[in-house]
Amino acid sequence: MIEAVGLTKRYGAKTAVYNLSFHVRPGAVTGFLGPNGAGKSTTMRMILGLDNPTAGSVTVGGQPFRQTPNAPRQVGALLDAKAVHGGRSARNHLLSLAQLSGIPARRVDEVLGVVGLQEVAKKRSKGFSLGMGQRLGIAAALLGDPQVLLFDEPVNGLDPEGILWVRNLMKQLASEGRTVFVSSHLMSEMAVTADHLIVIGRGQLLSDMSVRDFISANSADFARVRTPDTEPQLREKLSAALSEAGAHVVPEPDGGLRVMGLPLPRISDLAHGADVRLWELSPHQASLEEAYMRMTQGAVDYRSTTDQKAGLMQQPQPGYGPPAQQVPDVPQQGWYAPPPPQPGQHPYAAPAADPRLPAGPAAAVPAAAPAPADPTKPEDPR
Ligand SMILES: Nc1ncnc2c1ncn2[C@@H]1O[C@H](COP(=O)(O)OP(=O)(O)OP(=O)(O)O)[C@@H](O)[C@H]1O
Repeated sequence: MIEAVGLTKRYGAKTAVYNLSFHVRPGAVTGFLGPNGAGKSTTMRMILGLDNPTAGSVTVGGQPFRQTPNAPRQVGALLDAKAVHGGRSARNHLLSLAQLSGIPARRVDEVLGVVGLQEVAKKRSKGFSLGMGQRLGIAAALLGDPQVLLFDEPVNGLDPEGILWVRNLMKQLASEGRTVFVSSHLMSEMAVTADHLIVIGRGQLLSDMSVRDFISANSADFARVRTPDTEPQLREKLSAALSEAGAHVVPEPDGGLRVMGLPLPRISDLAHGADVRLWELSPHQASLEEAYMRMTQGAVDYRSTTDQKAGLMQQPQPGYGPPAQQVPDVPQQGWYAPPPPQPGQHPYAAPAADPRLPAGPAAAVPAAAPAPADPTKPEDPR
């Protein structure tokens, strides 16, 4: 269990994390999401005692990380896969970590097997591809067979087979009762890997709920209706009947209609009443990616001007814009997480107006690049 209470981190004038409180429970994969610069890595560093909170606290298994006895055997982490001595072989890198924590050498060979690096165990890691480096970082996290695991972007650079492997590994670790906390920008992957999500934006908690609840709370479900392609007048007729009944109807490029604000049986009845045959009437729910984009679009610091000019940041369809709350002057928790649907509220209701929330000032700190290893030198014996 990881428990953060009022966690805040300031770097000079920059508030990277503000008043963050959450629990990460054992036995589940908890995804940690947020736009670039949201504060995910800073939070993970504070969990691991690598950064001190300016205010608040965070514990792992009930204790601050630095006071955890034999911490590497309790908590494993992949924060930066490049933070490896490139002159060492994969095996020697893991051996040196194992020796520091009193972990037997046979465990090194075990984890090399788990991550699939046994064939290259004696090769210097500076020649590793991005994906191999990630596997080595995951091996280091698993070394102490810890109950709590943190992974910052573990699928970065992995090929599809590697991504699938990480997905299954995370699920397996959670099924063994471990606490698995994993950050990622790959929504499609999070949708199939995580059970629970903690979402932050500009250092503040936006959402803390199951993946399923997150999608329903942040998406406007709709119905798709298609009338016979050969009779366009039927589409017009149906569209008019649905609009008259209070639906919001948006034509789709393939000739279908997207209908918000009416449940499926009502749409069917109205079509029948208007004497319109249907070729399709289907319920649709947003993907995790759509729900995430909707929730976080007011908290994105870095957005390409060309994307905006080219219209790549689509204006949301009605029901797909950010919720209508204002950005407060004073930071406040969960300020634009819309409430989940109320009991009895039908699932096809389109939310109200959707003005874009203003983006805040961007502030970036360049990441420190690791010093390149000299490939001409032999493997460092340390
Ligand atoms: N050492 C530091 N000094 C000053 N500012 C920092 C420092 N570390 C992080 N920040 C700032 O804190 C904010 C949060 O950064 P952080 O790296 O935690 O975000 P993130 O959610 O992990 O982003 P990404 O998804 O891009 O990895 C950013 O604005 C960043 O520039």
